[in-house]
Amino acid sequence: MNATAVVRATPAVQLPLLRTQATGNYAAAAAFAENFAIESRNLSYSVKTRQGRILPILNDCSLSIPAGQFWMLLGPNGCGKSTLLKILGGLLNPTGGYLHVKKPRSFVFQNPDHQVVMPTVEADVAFGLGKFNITHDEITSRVAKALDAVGMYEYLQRPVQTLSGGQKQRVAIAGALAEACKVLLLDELTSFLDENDQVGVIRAVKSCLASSEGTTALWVTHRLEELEYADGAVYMEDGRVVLQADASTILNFVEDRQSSYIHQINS
Ligand SMILES: Nc1ncnc2c1ncn2[C@@H]1O[C@H](COP(=O)(O)OP(=O)(O)OP(=O)(O)O)[C@@H](O)[C@H]1O
Repeated sequence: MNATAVVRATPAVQLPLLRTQATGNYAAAAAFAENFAIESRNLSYSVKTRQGRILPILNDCSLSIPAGQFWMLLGPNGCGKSTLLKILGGLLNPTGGYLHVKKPRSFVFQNPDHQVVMPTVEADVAFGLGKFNITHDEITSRVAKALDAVGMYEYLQRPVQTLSGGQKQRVAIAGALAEACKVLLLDELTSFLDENDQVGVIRAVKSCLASSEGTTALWVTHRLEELEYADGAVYMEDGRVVLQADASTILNFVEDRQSSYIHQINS
């Protein structure tokens, strides 16, 4: 286990888990786990190359995301953020380690044009509800509530192709909320958006969490300025979780990393 990084990241949160495991107090450990929406320990993921070689992508990734909070996942290009998010979303299976993610969980992808599939906003948000055994009234009520949470209720009858990128992202998030997801996994939603839309989507997610009962969001981003909206963040490098902490600690850590990198290049 990457105990150093974990204990250093959020000692008040992490230490009781280690203690309950050490003493074998499983009831306390279970109650403690209830407070977390996402928990992984020593998670690894590797793929087999065409030559039959094992290629490690993620190593020893340990993190704990408290339920009901808005967290971000950051790190340089290619460090493994999307791969980790796909594992948390059940789209890929880890090759080692322990993982618990509260369910149902929903994954919202990067490109807004790949998110919305039905002709109108209302139909799109209702689309995923077909798999549940619920009444038409219940569907109508869930769609209205979810669109309201992302500030898009007045767009109910709008053809989706007339929406902006940020509005499409919000509709996609509403679709996930309508399915009553406990964990919302969001992969670089703002990379296709202009500045106004970026902030609009982040605020929509924050307001959804505030109006939900314990929904947790994990948001992958490259943009350090988005950290100001986060309750906490996880920083990765080279397939590993390097630090989990509150947003300002992560911001300082990444800025220090960047300035020492620039210093190295210039010296
Ligand atoms: N199926 C695969 N086969 C080979 N390499 C892979 C595979 N999946 C991911 N990788 C490699 O693993 C590394 C992590 O990829 P990933 O997309 O998770 O990174 P990321 O942090 O999300 O990157 P970015 O910020 O650029 O989107 C990259 O070097 C990528 O090329």
